[in-house]
Amino acid sequence: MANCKGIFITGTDTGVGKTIVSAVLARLLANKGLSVGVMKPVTSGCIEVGSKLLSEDAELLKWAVHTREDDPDMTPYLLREPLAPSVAAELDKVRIDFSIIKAAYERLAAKHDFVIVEGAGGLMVPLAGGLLTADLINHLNLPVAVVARPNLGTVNHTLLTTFTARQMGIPVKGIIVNNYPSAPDKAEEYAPHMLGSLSGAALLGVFPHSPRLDQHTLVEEIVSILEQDPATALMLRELGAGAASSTKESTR
Ligand SMILES: Nc1ncnc2c1ncn2[C@@H]1O[C@H](COP(=O)(O)OP(=O)(O)OP(=O)(O)O)[C@@H](O)[C@H]1O
Ligand SMILES: C[C@H](N)[C@H](N)CCCCCC(=O)O
Ligand SMILES: [Mg+2]
Repeated sequence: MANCKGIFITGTDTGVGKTIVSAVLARLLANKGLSVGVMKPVTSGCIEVGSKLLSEDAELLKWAVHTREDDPDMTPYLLREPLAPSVAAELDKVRIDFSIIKAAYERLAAKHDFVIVEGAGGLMVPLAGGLLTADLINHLNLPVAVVARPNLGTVNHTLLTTFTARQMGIPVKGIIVNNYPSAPDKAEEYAPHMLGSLSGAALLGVFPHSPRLDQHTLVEEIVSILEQDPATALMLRELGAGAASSTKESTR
């Protein structure tokens, strides 16, 4: 995986915080002066704005990197129904083509120092013709970071994900435990260490739960907390953004 300049953010489930984590990572890198590309290759459950479909995930990622571009490369497939993408695509009479996604990703990678790609749901989500999100990750030749819940049950879900990633030849950069409560229960106290030691993957970070209701404020709050933590720079390097950011710093 020589000098890959992107990371694919997957999760142990839908709703675990892939978008929030992706937006936080994107904003952290943008704050370091990097040109960060963002991509949500397939969005199901889009909202309709007039005659257009909109990916709320992609809109938050674009905001995180201060872009208002309407670049279709960021969202190659926009699907209506909030279902597995393979089903949503069938209902919309759309055929998801990995080569279209790869071409879009490569154009973004050519324009930016680093690209953050958010998957739909988890690793084994069906996209098209029996192909899974894991197959798309391999097609894009990207490593993954796995977003996990902090609560009881996360060990099984996370190890299933990291084990499967390895079985499918996907490099796992590590695990980010998201939505971590300020007053963890016993299971939550043990979870980060257990995930780091049992998964064979690095524990890249623990992102706190933010009580903010507004998504922008929520992301900004988590970013400001993480920017005060010296371990954040190491996390960004582990994700593969370190090379890009150190190059950026050296050319300043
Ligand atoms: N650290 C956090 N603190 C507070 N709320 C959070 C946090 N992370 C995620 N959430 C909330 O949890 C919900 C799900 O998060 P998010 O949309 O990022 O999940 P997802 O994994 O991207 O879901 P999908 O599979 O639909 O893309 C959102 O309402 C989000 O605001
Ligand atoms: C609609 C949702 N927000 C995601 N975009 C798609 C989640 C697909 C999950 C499929 C499954 O694991 O059963
Ligand atoms: Mg999302």
